[in-house]
Amino acid sequence: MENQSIDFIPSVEESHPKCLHGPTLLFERFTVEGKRTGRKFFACSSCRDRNDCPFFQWADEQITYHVQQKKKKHAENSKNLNFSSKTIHKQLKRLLSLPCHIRRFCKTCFLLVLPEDFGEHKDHEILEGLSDNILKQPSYLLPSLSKNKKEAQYFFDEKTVAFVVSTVKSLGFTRILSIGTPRIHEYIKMNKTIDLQSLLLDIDKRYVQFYKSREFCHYNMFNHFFFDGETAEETYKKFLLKDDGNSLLVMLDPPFGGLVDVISHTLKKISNTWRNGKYDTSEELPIFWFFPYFNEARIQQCLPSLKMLDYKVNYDNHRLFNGSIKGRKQGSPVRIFTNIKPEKIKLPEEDGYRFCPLCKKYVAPENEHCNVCNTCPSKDGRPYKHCSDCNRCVKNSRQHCVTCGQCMLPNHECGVVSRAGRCHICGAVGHKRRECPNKDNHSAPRKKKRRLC
Ligand SMILES: C[S@@+](CC[C@H](N)C(=O)[O-])C[C@H]1O[C@@H](n2cnc3c(N)ncnc32)[C@H](O)[C@@H]1O
Ligand SMILES: [Zn+2]
Ligand SMILES: [Zn+2]
Ligand SMILES: [Zn+2]
Ligand SMILES: [Zn+2]
Ligand SMILES: [Zn+2]
Ligand SMILES: [Zn+2]
Repeated sequence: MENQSIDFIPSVEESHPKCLHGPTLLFERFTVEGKRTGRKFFACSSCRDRNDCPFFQWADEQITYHVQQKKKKHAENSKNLNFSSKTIHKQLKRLLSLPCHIRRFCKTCFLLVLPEDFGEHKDHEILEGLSDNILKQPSYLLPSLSKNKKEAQYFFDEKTVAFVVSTVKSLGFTRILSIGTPRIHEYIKMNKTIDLQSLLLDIDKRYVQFYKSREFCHYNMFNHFFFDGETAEETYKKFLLKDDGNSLLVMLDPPFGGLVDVISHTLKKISNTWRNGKYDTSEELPIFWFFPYFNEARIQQCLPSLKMLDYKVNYDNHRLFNGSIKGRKQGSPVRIFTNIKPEKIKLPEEDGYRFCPLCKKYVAPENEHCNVCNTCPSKDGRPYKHCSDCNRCVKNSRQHCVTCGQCMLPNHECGVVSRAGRCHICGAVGHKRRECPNKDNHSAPRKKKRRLC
C-alpha cells in the first residue's frame, strides 16, 4: 500500500474476501508510466507488510489452496490475546478491588494478571504494584507497538493532550469519538471534572482489559470494521447518535502510512450514519484529523471542508514528531485538519501563535502574512518570503536562480531540477500522477531528475 503505483478503489467492502482484519480493500496497480493495468486485487486494509498480514488475492482469481493455507497459519499464530470481552471486564473490577502490591501486569503477554494466574506467567517479565492511576492510563503501561508498522503507535505529549482537550471543551463539545487516540480517551477518563464523554475505537486489542464495553471497541479504521460484531457496532451507533448526534466531535490520529483516500472513505461512512440521525442534514460532522502537513492537498481533494491548522502536534515517542532532532527547527510536521472554522480555534499565545486578521485564523510564529499571495504561506513550520520572479512565496532558505528559472537552495546543482513533489508524468507541481491530465496517453519512463541545460 505504500507503493505509489497502487490505487485504492472504493467499493462495497462487505462483499470482499475477509482477512483477520475484516473485509479487505480493492486496489489496482499502475505501471511505472502511470497507466492503469486493469488488474485489481484484494489486500488487507490495515497491514502494508505481508509479514503482518499475508492476505493477497487477485480480484479475477478464485482463492488458491496456497493462500488458504497461509491464511490458516496466520490465524493460528494470531490466537494470542484472544480473550473473551465478558470475562476480561470482570477481571479489571477484581484487580481494582485488590491491594496495589498484588496487582500485576505481564509485559511478555501484555496482560493484567490476577493472583490465581501468577503461575502461568512465572517466567515472564512482570510489573507489579499497579496503582489506580496507572490502570487508568494504559497507554503508559502497554509497551508501544511503534516498531510494528501495522499499528504504528505514537502518543501525544502531555501539552498536546491538554491543548486538544481544552479546545474541544471550549468549542462546546460534550462527546468525542476517539479513533486511534487512546491518550485523549484516557485523559478524559482520568479527569472526571472535564465533563466530556469519550468512546475509544482502536485496533489495539490490549485496551479491552482496561475499559468497559461501552468505553472501548476493537475496531479497524481502514475498513470501518468492528471485530466484536453487531454488539460493538451498536455501542458505537448509540454513542454517535446520542442527543440527536449534537455536540459530538470525531477525532482520529491514524498511523502516518495510512492512505488518505481510505481514511476519508471511513469518515464519510461515519458521517452518513451520523447525518441519518439528524433533522438538519446540512450540518457537517465535526472532525479533528491529525496528519502530516504534506497530505494537505490530498485531504482537501477527498474532504474539501477540512482545513489545516498551524498547530504543531507533538509526540512523546517520536524523535521526528517532537522537534527533538538536532537542527530540525521547524518542529513536528503533524497538524490538525478540521471542518470547524479555524478562526474559532485559539492556538496557544504562550507558544507564539497569533491571530492573522487577514487569514482569519491563528498562525505559527514564523508564518508571516504575504500581501501579494494574500496568505500566511508557511505549511512546514519554516519561514517563507515572497519571490516576485516565481510569483509565489518560497522557503526563506531559497534564492531565485535565473538558470533554473525558480527559487533553489544556494548550493543546488544548477541546471538540474529535482522532480520531488512533482507529477511523475508531466513534471508539473500541484497534482500527482493519478490526477494528471496526460495520464492516459503518456508512456515515457519515470526519471528522477530532468536536465534543463
Ligand atoms: C499514531 S498513533 C496515535 C495515538 C495518539 N497520538 C494518542 O496519543 O492517543 C495511531 C493509533 O491508531 C491505532 N491504529 C493503528 N491502526 C489502526 C487501525 N487500522 N484501526 C484503528 N486503529 C488503528 C494505534 O493502535 C494507535 O493507537
Ligand atoms: Zn489483514
Ligand atoms: Zn505472561
Ligand atoms: Zn495571514
Ligand atoms: Zn507571496
Ligand atoms: Zn523565485
Ligand atoms: Zn540553478
